[in-house]
Formats: sequence, C-alpha cells, structure tokens
Amino acid sequence: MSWHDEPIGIMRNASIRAKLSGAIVFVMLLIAAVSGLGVAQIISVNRVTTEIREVRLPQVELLEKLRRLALQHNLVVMRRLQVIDYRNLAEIDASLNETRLDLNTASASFKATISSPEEARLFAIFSHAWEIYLASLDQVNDAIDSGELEQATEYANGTTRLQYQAAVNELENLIAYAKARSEDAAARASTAVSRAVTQSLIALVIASLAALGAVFWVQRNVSGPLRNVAHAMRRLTIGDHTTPIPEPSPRRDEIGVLLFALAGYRDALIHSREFARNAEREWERLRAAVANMPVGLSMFDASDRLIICNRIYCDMYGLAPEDTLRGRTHHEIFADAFRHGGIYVPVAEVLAEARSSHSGTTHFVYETSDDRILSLGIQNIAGGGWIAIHEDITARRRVEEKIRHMARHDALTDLGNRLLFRDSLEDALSEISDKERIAVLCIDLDRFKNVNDTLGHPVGDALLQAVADRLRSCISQNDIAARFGGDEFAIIQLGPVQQPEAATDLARRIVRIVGEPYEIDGQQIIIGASVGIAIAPLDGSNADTLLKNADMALYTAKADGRGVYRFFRDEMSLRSQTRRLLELELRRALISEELCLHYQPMFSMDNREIIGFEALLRWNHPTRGIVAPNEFIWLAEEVGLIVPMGQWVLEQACRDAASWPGHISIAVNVSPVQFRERTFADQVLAALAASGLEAHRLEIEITERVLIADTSMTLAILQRLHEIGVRIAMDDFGTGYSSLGYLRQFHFDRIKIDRSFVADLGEGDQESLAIVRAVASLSSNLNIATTAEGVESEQQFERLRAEGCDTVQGFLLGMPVPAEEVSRMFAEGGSAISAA
Ligand SMILES: Nc1nc2c(ncn2[C@@H]2O[C@@H]3COP(=O)(O)O[C@H]4[C@@H](O)[C@H](n5cnc6c(=O)[nH]c(N)nc65)O[C@@H]4COP(=O)(O)O[C@H]3[C@H]2O)c(=O)[nH]1
Repeated sequence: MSWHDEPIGIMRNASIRAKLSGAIVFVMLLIAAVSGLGVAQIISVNRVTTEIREVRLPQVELLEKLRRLALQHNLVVMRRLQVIDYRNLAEIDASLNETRLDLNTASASFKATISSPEEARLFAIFSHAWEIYLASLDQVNDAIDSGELEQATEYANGTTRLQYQAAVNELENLIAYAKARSEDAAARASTAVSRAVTQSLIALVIASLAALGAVFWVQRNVSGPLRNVAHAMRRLTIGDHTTPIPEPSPRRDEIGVLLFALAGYRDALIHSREFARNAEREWERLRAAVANMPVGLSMFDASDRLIICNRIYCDMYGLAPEDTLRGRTHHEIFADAFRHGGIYVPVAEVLAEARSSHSGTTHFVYETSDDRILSLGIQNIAGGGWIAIHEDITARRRVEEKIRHMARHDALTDLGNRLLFRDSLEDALSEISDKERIAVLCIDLDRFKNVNDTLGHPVGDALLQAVADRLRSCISQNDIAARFGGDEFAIIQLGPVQQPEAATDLARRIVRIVGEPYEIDGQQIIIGASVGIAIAPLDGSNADTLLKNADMALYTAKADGRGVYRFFRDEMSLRSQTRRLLELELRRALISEELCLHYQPMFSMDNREIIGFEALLRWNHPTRGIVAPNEFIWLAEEVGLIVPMGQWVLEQACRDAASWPGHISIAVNVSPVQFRERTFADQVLAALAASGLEAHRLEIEITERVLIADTSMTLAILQRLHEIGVRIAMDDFGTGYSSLGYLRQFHFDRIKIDRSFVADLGEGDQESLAIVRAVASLSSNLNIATTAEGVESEQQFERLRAEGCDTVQGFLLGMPVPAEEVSRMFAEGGSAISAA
C-alpha cells in the first residue's frame, strides 16, 4: 500500500461499528455545526436588533426629541419676543428653562449612547452650533431686557435665527447619521437573518445528504451484503453449495469476517457433504466387501448392537433376516436363534476374553452340535465396537488332517511313509531297555518292475496295494509298516518279542504271503519278496544306521537269488561300498575314455551277407579288462550316467559307420532313461550331422521299457526320428507282456526276436517255434523286417530261415568285434563280406 492508499486501507479495514460510529459522529457534528451556525446567526441577528432597539432607535428618538425640543425652544424664544405683557414673561421663561433643561437632558442621554467617533464628532458640532445659538439668543434676551425690542427682534430674526438654523442643520446631520446607522443595523440584521437561513438550509442539505449517504452506505455495505449472506446461507442450508459467495478478501470488517466465515462454512459444508458422500461410498463398499467375503462377518457397535453382517454369517448359524436387524444385540440375535433350535455360539465368552486381552483380539475354535468346526475371531475396534469373523473350518480342518496324514503316509497304500517310519523308529529306539530288541525289515518286491513295465502303472499300483494289505496282515498290532516308494517296503517289529526269532518268522511269513499269486484285472501275477533285516541295538542304535544296514541285508537277499531274507552282517557293508566304488569308476571311465564300442554284424538270411552292425558298449577297465554292458548299464541307468554315456555311443557309432560302405547300417541300443530327455531327437540329429551319416543307415533299438515309461512323449520322439529317416527297431521282442500291443502304437522298421526263443529253437521247443513263427508271419504281414538274435547253430539258422526271418545275428555268423576289425574287414573284402 502506498502512502496515499493508507487512509483508504484503514477505512476499508475499519470495522462496521467504527464506520457507523464515525458516520453518527459525523452527522452529530454536522447537526452541532448547523445548530452552532444557527445560534451564531441568532446571536448575530439579536446583537443587531439589540443595537437597533437599544441604541439606534433610542438615539433616533433622542435626536428627534432634541429636534423637537430645539424647535420648541426656538418657538418659545420667538414667543418671548412677541410677549408684550410682562406678566406672561415669567411663564415663558419658565417654559424656556424647562425646554432648555429637557434639551440638556436629551443631549446628555444622547451623549451617553454615542458609540462611534463620527457620532461624537457630529454631536460635538451640533453642541457647538447650539452653544453659538444660545449665545446669540443671550444677545436677544439682553436686548429684550434692555427693552430694545426692535434690536431683539432683529437679532432674533437675524443672527439668532441663522445660529438656530445652523444648530438645527447639524442636528439634522446627526439625525441623518443616526438613521443611517439604524438602517445599516437593520440591513445587517436582515443580511444576518438571510445568511442564517441560507446557511441553515445548506447545513440542512449537507446533513440530509450525509444522512442519505450514511443510509446508502449502510444499504450498500451492510444491509446488501448481509442480505446476500442471508441468501447464501439459505441456499447453502438447502444444499445448494454452488451459490456464489462474494469475495471477502477486500474487506476486513465484520462483513468481510462474516463472508470469510461463510466461505469457510460453505467449504466446510462442501467438505462435509463430500465427506458424507465418501462415507456413503465407503459404506457401500464395506457392504459389498462384507457381502462378498468368503467368511461370516458381523460388526457391532460399542453397545454391542449389530451394525452390519453378511449372508454367510446368517447361513452359518441359521439366522433369519429378522434376527439380524440392525441394532439388535448379539445376545438377542443368538438367544433367539438358539431358542429356535440353532446352535450355541459362545460370542459372549469370546468377547469377554477379547476385551480383557492385551491385543483386543481373541480367536476361538469350537465344535458345534451338528459336527461342524467353527472358528470365531473377535477384534475390538478402536473407539468402541468389535468385529467378529466366523468361519466354518470343518473342510479345512479335515483337509489339514488329511495333509498331515498324507505328509506321513503313502498315498497309494496308506501305509506310513519314510518320515513316519523314521520318527517311529527313533521314538522306539529312545524308549527301549537294555534287554529289548527292535527289528527293522526292508522289503523289496522281486519282478515288480517287470510287471509295472509290461502291464502298466495301474496294474502296478493295484499290485502294490495288494502287497500292502498282505504286509498289514503279517504284522502285529504294535508293528509299523511303511512304503518308501516304488516297490520298497519296511517294517518295524517292536517288542516284547524274542529276537532274532520273531524277525525270522515275520520275514518267512512275508516271503510266503507276498509270494502267493495275485489276481489283478483278470491277470494272474506272481512276484516275490526279498527281505533284509537289521536288529537294534546290535546292528545300529539309530534309525539311519538301522535302515542302511537292513537295506544292505536286502541287497544281499536280492543278490542271493530273491525270494529270501537275510540278516545284516558286517561284511555286507563291504559289498555296498563296492557298488559305490563301481559308480565312481564308471564316472571316471566316461571321462577318461575307457569306454569303447564293439560291433556285431547282422546278416541277410538269403545270402549270409552283412547288411549292418549292432553297436555294443564295452568298458575297457584298467584292471578288470573288458567289462560287458550288463554289468554296468543298470548302474549307469540308476545314477543317470546313461544319458551322457548313450550320447557318446550314438556319436561314436555314427562316426564309425560313416566310414563304412553306404549300404551297411548301424544299430544303436537306447535306454529308456535317454528317452526321458525331450532333446533326444535333437541329439540324434546332431550325431548324424556331425558324422555325415545318412539318417536311413541309423537304426535305433529300443525295448518295451522305453514305450512303457511315457508313451505320448516317447511316441512323439520316435515319430520325429522316423520323419528324419532314422529306422526304429524293437529289441528283445517277446520277452515282455505287451510286445504285440506296441506294434499297434508305432510302425517299427524291425523286430528283433529275443535270443531266448532262438536258443529254445535248437532244443526243439515247440512253444518257442510257434512264437518265432507267429512273429515272422506277423512281421511279414505288417511289412516289418525281422532279425533273430543269438543264432549260435546252423540248426537254428535253418529253422529261422524256414520260418521266414529276414536277417540273423549271432555267434554262428559273427561275434562282436572292435571297430578297427570292422574297418579291416571292409578294407579286405569290400562291401560284401561274407561271414564265417
Ligand atoms: N549267448 C549269446 N549271446 C549273443 C549271441 N549273439 C549276440 N549275443 C549277445 O547278445 C547281446 C545283444 O544285444 P542286446 O540284446 O541288445 O542286449 C544288450 C543291450 O541291451 C545292452 N547294451 C549293449 N550295448 C548297449 C548300449 O550301448 N546302450 C544300451 N542302452 N544298452 C546296451 O546290453 C545287452 C548285452 O549286451 P552284450 O553283453 O554285448 O550282448 C549282446 C551280444 O554280445 C549269441 O549267439 N549267443
């Protein structure tokens, strides 16, 4: 604000009270001024009229009197001149003296009223002229007294008259002056009156204007804004918060404060409306959330009266809509429901506990009379009230129980699993006395793998369940049976029993009962059981050692011909160590190139010419010499080494075959474990590409085990290989349960009749002959080549030829030989080498 704005600013900032007070004071001052002016005018007029009344008029009157007396005096003087009778003279003189005295008195009176020098001067002139006249009159009197009447008359008519006239003239001057002064006073009085009237009118007009201004100002600055405020207030209160409110910022007075407050009120109103709307929205959301909650929910206020609840809550306790009206207490709700046959809900108890608990939360699980498990959680709300979450956890509890059970039980057989077994064993071990003994029996099924592989998993599963039932029937109530997975079972035989006799009995029972035939899916299945036994505390004082030792005993039992039981002996751990050593050696063999391939030729039945070779893996052991694949392939499969090993075989065989004549094929054995690799087909492609071997010269030999593992993926891989041009042969045909079935699933290029049938041919076994004949005929019909394996004699050869086999393989025509030998043969004999 600049210096000249300051008063305006102060005015603007002044309160209405101050402004109104100012206006009233101003009007009062105006009225006082008008009144003062009037009084002053009245005083002025009064002064002038007083002057006229008390000074001017008396003066004029006195002067008139003086003139009259002077005239009278002159007349008396004149009459004295004419008096003849001396007797009348005294009377005239007396009159003359009286007139003279009156004159003196009037003069003195007039003199007393003189108020200006001019008056004094004129009066002095008159007095002087009158003195002169009186002096000349004395001459007249002297002449009269001396009887010189003529002289006296002359004097009187001459000088004295002149003197008299001069004095009277002066008096007239004085009278004229006095009158002029009177008129002047009268004029002044008149002026004062008219000025007073004018000023009064002006003051009146100003006062009226001021009053009007004040009224206008009040109207504009107070009443108007107040009316606007009242209007805005009315609009706001009926909900129209868009009503405009004058900007309060320029005003600092009460109206400004009021407008400011009103704007604040409107903002607060908008805010509170918004708040109310939000609250309503929140409430709707809360209702929706509560309604859609997967659990029962009820919310009560500080007086335990219901605010909100959902349908699950009502359904859970069978509450009718009228039971859950807003405002009902939980006591009313549940007491009514309970009376009408509902269940008892311990809300009061849980609530009391929640209120006394430090956290304000309580959770309670209870079982209802209708066999449900309900969970009731109560949470106090800050500021009063509480929320109750009601959940029917029956299903969850059952699932939890099931999960707990499943965590410690085998899903297929419902026997305990390894975890339960181990814990139970630890518990039992921790409790046995010095004299007590505990037997741990590890059981493995003989030939189960074969059943599973050939008859399929469903049959295998059914068989395992049947075995589990039989095991249950073998043990006593105290004993614990478990399945560790696959066909591995175990039993804890607890006291009080005599060991090792009780374990021996149990093992014998198991071998006998498990070995009895099974009837599953219309098929009779015969398996056996091998049992390994360890006795605590002699063979171990903890679960792990006991299990390990029982397992070693089992391994021995299986190695000893299956269907037997063996107790653990110390030397068994040595055998187990040997297995571990073999694994280590095999790993090393792969890295240090101890593996090599021998190739066994396959011959055409017609002309005994080599049509191809089968690659057979050999381990050139540093100390043991050449080791046959049957001694290590199973371990390589168990520990997964077969994958890199098989890949090496594939690559090496392709490499070697690529150097052979173009019509010579190469057959490579592939383990089911290799088919678990989705990339197997890519590995084959890579081997072909790396070696340059044409795809049709490669033949992949698989057994039924490959197809059993995962038929869909396996078939896809086989299909892809087929598409590439690779030939697929089914090895060991006839040894499994479903060899024929697989012929339907995939079109094999070759069937290799297992050498067990060929061997029996020589013995004249009619069954084997029939099988060979059937396979040969089937292959011929399906346009599949047949190779008979393990042909050792001419007799077998001839019989196979008679049955229509295409190709043969066996020691009769060619042993497996190293690659160099094959190369040498080709180098010597060209592409058509005859064996033998
Ligand atoms: N008694 C007798 N035996 C004969 C005769 N002719 C051939 N054999 C033998 O029969 C086996 C034929 O191979 P297979 O049936 O595929 O049986 C193979 C095959 O299943 C597996 N195998 C060999 N090499 C590999 C390989 O590289 N990978 C995989 N996964 N398995 C292989 O090991 C098995 C045994 O192989 P080998 O010990 O080399 O034994 C070979 C061979 O030496 C005969 O006239 N009389």
